[in-house]
Amino acid sequence: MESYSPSEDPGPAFCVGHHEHNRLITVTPRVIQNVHESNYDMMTVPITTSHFHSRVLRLLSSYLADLQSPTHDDHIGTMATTSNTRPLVVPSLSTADSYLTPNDATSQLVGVTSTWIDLCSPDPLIADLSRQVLMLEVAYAAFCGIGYLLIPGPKLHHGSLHSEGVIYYARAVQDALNLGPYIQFHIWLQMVDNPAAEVDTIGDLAPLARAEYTHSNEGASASIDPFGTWEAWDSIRKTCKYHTRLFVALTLPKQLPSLFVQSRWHSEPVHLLTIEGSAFLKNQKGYPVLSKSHQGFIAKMMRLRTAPWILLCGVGPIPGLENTGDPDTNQASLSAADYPSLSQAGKKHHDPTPHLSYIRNLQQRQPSRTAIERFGVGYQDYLQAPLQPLTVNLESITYEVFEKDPIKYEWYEKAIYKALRDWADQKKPTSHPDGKVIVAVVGAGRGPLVTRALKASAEAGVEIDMWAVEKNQNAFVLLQRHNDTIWGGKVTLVQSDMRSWKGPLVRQQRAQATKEPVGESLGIESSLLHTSKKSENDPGHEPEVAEPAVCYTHVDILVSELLGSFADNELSPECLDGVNDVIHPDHGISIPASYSAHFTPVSAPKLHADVVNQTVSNPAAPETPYVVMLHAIDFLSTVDTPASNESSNPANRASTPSGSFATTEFPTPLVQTAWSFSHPNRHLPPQSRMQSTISNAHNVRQTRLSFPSQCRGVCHGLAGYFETVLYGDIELSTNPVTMEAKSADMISWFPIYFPLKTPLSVPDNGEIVVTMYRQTDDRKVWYEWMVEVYALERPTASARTVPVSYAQAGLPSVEAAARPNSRAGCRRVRVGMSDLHSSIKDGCLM
Ligand SMILES: C[S@@+](CC[C@H](N)C(=O)[O-])C[C@H]1O[C@@H](n2cnc3c(N)ncnc32)[C@H](O)[C@@H]1O
Repeated sequence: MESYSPSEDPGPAFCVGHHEHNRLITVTPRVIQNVHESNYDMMTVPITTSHFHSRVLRLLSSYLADLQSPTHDDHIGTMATTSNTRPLVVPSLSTADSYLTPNDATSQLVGVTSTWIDLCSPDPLIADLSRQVLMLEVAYAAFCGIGYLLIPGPKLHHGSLHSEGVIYYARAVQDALNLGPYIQFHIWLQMVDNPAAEVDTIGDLAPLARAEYTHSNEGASASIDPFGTWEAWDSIRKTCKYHTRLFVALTLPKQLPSLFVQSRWHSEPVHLLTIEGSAFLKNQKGYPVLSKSHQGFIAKMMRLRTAPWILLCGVGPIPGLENTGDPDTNQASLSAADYPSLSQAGKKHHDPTPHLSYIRNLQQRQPSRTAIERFGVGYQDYLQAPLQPLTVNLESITYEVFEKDPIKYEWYEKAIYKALRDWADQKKPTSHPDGKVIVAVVGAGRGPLVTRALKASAEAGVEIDMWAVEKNQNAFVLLQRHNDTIWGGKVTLVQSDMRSWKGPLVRQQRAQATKEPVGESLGIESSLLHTSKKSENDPGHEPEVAEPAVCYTHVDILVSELLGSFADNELSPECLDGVNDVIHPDHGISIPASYSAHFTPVSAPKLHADVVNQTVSNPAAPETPYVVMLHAIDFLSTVDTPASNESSNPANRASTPSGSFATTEFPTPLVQTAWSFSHPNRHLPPQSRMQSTISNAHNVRQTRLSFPSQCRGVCHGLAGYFETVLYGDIELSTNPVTMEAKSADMISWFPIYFPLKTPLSVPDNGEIVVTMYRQTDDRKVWYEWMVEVYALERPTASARTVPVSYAQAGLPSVEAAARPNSRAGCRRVRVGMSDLHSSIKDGCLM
């Protein structure tokens, strides 16, 4: 791997913008120049002015004055919202309604739609008026060439009504997406739903909803809901079918919520992080700084494939662009603490933009990227079809990429070294008449493992007879070249599919040709040297050749690397079955000795959107496992549990400033083992003489695993990993739980992703049950997977007697869950079930 110095890593570039609630200027190229001179990258502009706001309020007021109050329709049991009332129509914009005008600066702006509307209002009049305002603004922004729009998020609380209007909001956003076909829309959301923070200000339409439609607050005591705003976002993007131009703008509060909430937002398409001046702390010198947990979260977000922009809000004006002379400016939103103190003002080098300076400084201090991050640049959350190295010959460049791994080859060398040392120390017999240990690399590629085996032999001081088998005729040319130039002709090369390789051919010693048991003196079993099997394929077969005779013998150490992202998905089991008989039946070993497949359910909205897009041209797309460098995902089942109350728990890890960026780790996933394979297989069933094809039934696997899920979310699919024991305690792992300890910094494999055609909603304190198969028809291998979601219900006194048959009652199936954990006593109610997905069409050919 090429040498790398962290100081050369420029780290992620921060794009920082400035937001002012009421910017009262027309943005021209000159203004943009001013913005850049102040070290900002962009700025926001409101689409409409306070003049427009007043006009709409006047319109509403006169309309309401003429309107008869709505009547209750007893027949349909709802308010008469469909009667022939005269509609209220907002007239189109006039010059005084917007400062925005199309010019060269427009593309550098983020437009902001009005905050005073209420698309979720329970009063249809207010909701419709709000929708009209939004549509006028979006249409004008699109006309002016605005590329990015910020839309204030849905109002979630109306008296005792909660989140009732989110669907209306979502429907309006869907219309907006069609109206502005070149605009990227950002729904501006808080990280958690805090009803107390959702306050109406003067001029807002929300409080103008008519009493007939609103419910009083009596009896309702809404509390903070950590996933409330995320749930609203989920409804919006679902309604908009995971639209590729729909993103989140997330406001970072002064105190961050738990890591569970942070990790959820990390998996969503957050393209803007907005930070209010009031979210900053003050350091000892009085300068604004962010808490360690904010720094950690920002660092994580900045490592995403599309790093979010940062928008500073309420941090004072851009120097030179003060909204002077207008009583309506946002200066009122600044607290006294935001102004320089007298002593600061007296200093010559007073910083007019200390918040921006801090963010720029934070950018400089971003931790350097890890080996895998550098390696995977551009591949984060990018779906790739798994390799099929058995049926497709790999290109040299693909091998070159493998060979950059700083860990894999090192670990293989250690494993071979240890195996050879043990061989010598335990005085194990060898399969070579000369007493050398016979080592074969099967699937040698361009030969890196051969080089490592030779090195391990030299280091261990144990002589080996080295063989390399490769079926890729192109890679074989390179193996021959390496043998001439690097290995000094010490390696016997075999160009063959390993499944038809009969084993190493060795020259017997003269004495052996007379069938004397010399093996004994060499520590080699005589049976090995003198078996006279009939089949040519059988190791131990002794061809009738003139002396000194050559005969097939066994391999002592068979080295292979045929693993895929899900361990067995590149058909390592099937290939190694084909060389099983080549390995010495008593003392022969395989490196790897075993490998296992692991998985866990995940929320992966970006991957889901990509799979949906691919389905247009490829109907099999949602039934294909993909290799992906997973980043923007959230683990739905974790070994940690969230604090019960997000705001009042002082021990909440995320809100506790930690010592470094790296300590802000997201919760640890529960990754479970699906199945495993070990080699050599001492129980390989004999092949039936009745069948022309070889039965592969022994490589079928199936599993059904249950994953408790603590927080509600959406399951888009499964993240798959592998672990392998090379030899003894030398292991490789891509499992996020064990990788650090077993093979940190290994880059050869990205995880695998098994998508779900239709995402499944998961309730709080739910359970996700996955059934998975590894299937074969003796010609190919494929996977099948299905996900069920259960809600766990504590039985109420009246519900303790479960109906005789829920199926008869037409209700979801119910299973009594007698589980040995805190969930014991709950009944499992199935609330969702996926199709049985199958990758049979894209199965791996044997
Ligand atoms: C993942 S690559 C590993 C290459 C090399 N050992 C390394 O670690 O860099 C797997 C190699 O096995 C070869 N291979 C796969 N199946 C094979 C088979 N049945 N017989 C021989 N070679 C095989 C492929 O052509 C490929 O070169």
